[in-house]
Parts: sequence; structure tokens; C-alpha cells
Amino acid sequence: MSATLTAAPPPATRLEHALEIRGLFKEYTAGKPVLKGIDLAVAAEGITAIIGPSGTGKSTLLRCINRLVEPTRGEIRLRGTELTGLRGRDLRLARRRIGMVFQEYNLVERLTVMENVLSGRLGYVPFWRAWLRKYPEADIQRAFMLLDAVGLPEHATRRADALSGGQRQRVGIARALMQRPEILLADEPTSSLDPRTAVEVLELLAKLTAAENVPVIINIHNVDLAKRYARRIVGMAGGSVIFDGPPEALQTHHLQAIYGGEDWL
Ligand SMILES: Nc1ncnc2c1ncn2[C@@H]1O[C@H](COP(=O)(O)OP(=O)(O)OP(=O)(O)O)[C@@H](O)[C@H]1O
Repeated sequence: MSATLTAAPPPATRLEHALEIRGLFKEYTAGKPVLKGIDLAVAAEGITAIIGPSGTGKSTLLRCINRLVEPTRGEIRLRGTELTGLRGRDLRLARRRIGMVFQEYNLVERLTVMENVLSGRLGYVPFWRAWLRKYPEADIQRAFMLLDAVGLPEHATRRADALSGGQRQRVGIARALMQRPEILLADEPTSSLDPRTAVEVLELLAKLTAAENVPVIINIHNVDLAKRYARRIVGMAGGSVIFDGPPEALQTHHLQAIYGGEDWL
């Protein structure tokens, strides 16, 4: 199916978009595209949830945005900056504008919680400062503020490997916000967490990103959570966007089109 089932959210001017993706293709193997011409404009605020079956290209899409995966062709603009084709220093500068939260947290296990949060500034501080762990005082103050905001003020000096999954993901969120990103990408951030902790983590993510005016794109398997926290749902199937609209517009027949079949509903 190639047509999008529901019209995109109301038209907005270019300035209202944090990110614009046009005609994005990704082929890991020549001639076998995983992403088949994605067009997506992401508003400068709120959570956009990407749902879709395993293997449909959701992670590939997020990873094309921060160039962990090299797009085959197409355009990706972050507030006007074309990201595809950037190299070296320009790519590093662009990457620090994009925060990332991972399913498996990606913390440095042997470092403290505070050091992990401060590592969000690695793209900004000179190498020697990071090496000597001499971060500017303003960064340290902000790290304490963020640790407080994610509910872990008393854990600053604990090693990351001493934390629970939910606590680790809170550190992951604090680290991403430490970057002061212009957009935050979250790839299945709650898939490794129990249902209650997943809600707590999403609640926190929604609250903090709203407070800091950071738009979020989240890949998420749990459709109920997507509908609860996102202002926009993007449904992918077979490497294409086949639904794009507000949560209340997502109906059973859309889910059947996205995930296939009907016996599971
Ligand atoms: N590095 C890679 N090299 C080759 N193929 C890859 C690579 N990464 C992903 N793929 C393939 O691309 C397709 C899309 O994978 P991707 O991880 O983007 O899907 P997904 O929708 O995020 O899946 P899931 O929900 O299970 O995480 C899959 O067929 C996968 O096997």
C-alpha cells in the first residue's frame, strides 16, 4: 500500500518544523530498499510516535536522522541544515544538536551516574576537559538539575551498573537533555522496562521535553502508550508511511493495515 491513510496534521509553515525528511531511501543491500521514500515533517514541539511491525525500518529511519546509518538518497533537514552528506566536523556539530535515547540505555557502565549525564556535553567541551573530567561549572550545575528532574539526585556518585533499568533510562534521558538538543530521538526507550516503569519513564520524557521545548520522535511498539503520549502517530509498514495523523484518528482498520491481519486485534 503506498497511499497514506490519513492526511498529515494541519499544514504548517516551514519554520514550525524542527525536521523535514523528503524522499528518504535506505538500502542496506543494493536494490532492496528498507526505507522506500519517506516524507515526514516533524513539528518543533510535542511527541511524534512511529509505530509499525518489526523489521519495517523504524530504527533505520531514526538512525538515518543522526547518521548512525547512511541514507541511500533523500533529504533530511534539521531546522534548515541538510544533514545528508555532512562529514567530519560538520557532522559532529550537527550530531550534537540531536539527542538520542536507546532501548538498552547505552550508558558507560563503569562510570558514575553524574559522569554519564555530563557525557552529554562531550560534543561541546574540549577533549582535555572531558579527559580530565573538568567540565565547566555551568554544566555541572545543569547535570545536578537534570538528575533532580529525573528523580535521581541521590544517585549522582553511584556507578551506572548499580542502577535498575528504569533508573538507567532516566539517566539516558538526562544525558540526552544535557546536550540541549534541538530534537530528541528515542528508539524503543521503554521496551526493556516493566509496564509501570515504562509509563513512569514516558511520563518523565514527555514532561521534561515539553519543559525544555524539545520535539521528540519515538519508536514504540506499544500502541496504547503511543496514543497516550504522542500528539501524532506515524504508522509504517513495508518501509513506507501508511498512516499519519493524530492519535484519535488511529482506528482498528489502520492498525490492521499497519500490522497486517486481524486475528490479533
Ligand atoms: N545494519 C544492517 N545491515 C543490514 N540490514 C539491516 C541492518 N539494520 C537493519 N537491517 C534490516 O533492515 C530492516 C529494517 O530494520 P529496522 O531495525 O530498521 O526495523 P524496525 O522497524 O526498527 O524493527 P524493530 O521494531 O524490530 O526494531 C530489517 O529487515 C533489518 O534486518
